[in-house]
Amino acid sequence: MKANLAAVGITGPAIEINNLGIQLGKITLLSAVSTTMSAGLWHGIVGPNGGGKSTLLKSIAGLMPHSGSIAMLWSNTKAPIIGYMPQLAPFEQSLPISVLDYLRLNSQNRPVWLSFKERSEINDVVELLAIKTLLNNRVGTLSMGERQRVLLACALLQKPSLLLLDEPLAGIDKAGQEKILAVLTDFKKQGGTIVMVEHNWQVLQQYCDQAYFIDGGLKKSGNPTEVLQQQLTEQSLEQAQQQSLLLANNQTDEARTA
Ligand SMILES: Nc1ncnc2c1ncn2[C@@H]1O[C@H](COP(=O)(O)OP(=O)(O)OP(=O)(O)O)[C@@H](O)[C@H]1O
Repeated sequence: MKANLAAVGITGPAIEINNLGIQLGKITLLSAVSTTMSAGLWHGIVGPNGGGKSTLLKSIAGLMPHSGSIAMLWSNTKAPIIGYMPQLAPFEQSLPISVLDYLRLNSQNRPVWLSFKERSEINDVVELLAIKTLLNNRVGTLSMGERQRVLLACALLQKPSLLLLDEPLAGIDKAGQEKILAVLTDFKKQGGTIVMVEHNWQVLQQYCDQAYFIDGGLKKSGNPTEVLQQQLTEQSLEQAQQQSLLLANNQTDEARTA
C-alpha cells in the first residue's frame, strides 16, 4: 500500500510574503520581497550563489529574524505542519547516533528516552526513500546522497502539509533524483505545498508550477519557462553591452596610439 505523505485530505497552505527584508548588521541579505505562493503548488526558488535563496527559505520556516511579514493561509481547521530540509546539513563524524535513532528523535515531540513507541510513520518514510539498509549506520558516516535521503525522510515524518526543501537533489545520482522527484510529485498530488530551492532549470521547468528568481530580492517570478526566458534575454543583453563597451574601449586605445 502506498504511504500517505501529506496529512490526508489537507491542502497545504498558501504563503503570503509582504515586504520581507533581512538585514544582518550592516549587510542586507534580502529586501522588499513581496509575493504570494499559492496553496497546493510546487514553487521553485532559483538564483545565483549567495543571492539569498536559503535565507528566504529559512525565513519562511521561521528560522530567520526579518522585517515585513510572512503569513500562512490555509482552509483547514488544523494548522499546517511544516517539514523543513536544510541545505546539505553536515553531521559531526563522531556523532554516536544511528539513522534509525535520528528518525526516532524527529518523529515525536517528547524526549525519546522518556518513552518510545514504534511508529508506523518511520516505516513509511524508510520504505519510501529506500533507506532501510542505512538504519544502523551512524549519521556522520553517510555519503552526501544518503544524507539527503535521510534529511528528506525527516522532513516527511510528521506528515506535513508544507515542505520547505533546500536543494534536495544536490549530490544525488540520476536514479536517486528521479526517486525523490516522484515522492514529491505524490506529495503534491495529495494536496501538499512545496517550496524548493533548485539550481537546475530543467527540473524547475518540468516539475515546478512557479519560479522565483532571487538575487538580494525577488527579481522576477512566474511560470518557470518564462522566468528562464527573461533571465536569458537579460544575460545576453548584458553580454552584448559588455562586448560593445570593450569594443569602444579598444577603439579609443587604438585612436590614442595612432
Ligand atoms: N548568518 C549569516 N551571517 C552573515 N552572512 C550570511 C549569513 N547567512 C547568510 N549570509 C550571507 O547571505 C548571502 C545569502 O546567503 P544564502 O545562503 O541565502 O544564499 P543562496 O542563494 O542560498 O546561495 P547558494 O546558491 O550558494 O546556496 C550570502 O552572501 C551569505 O554569505
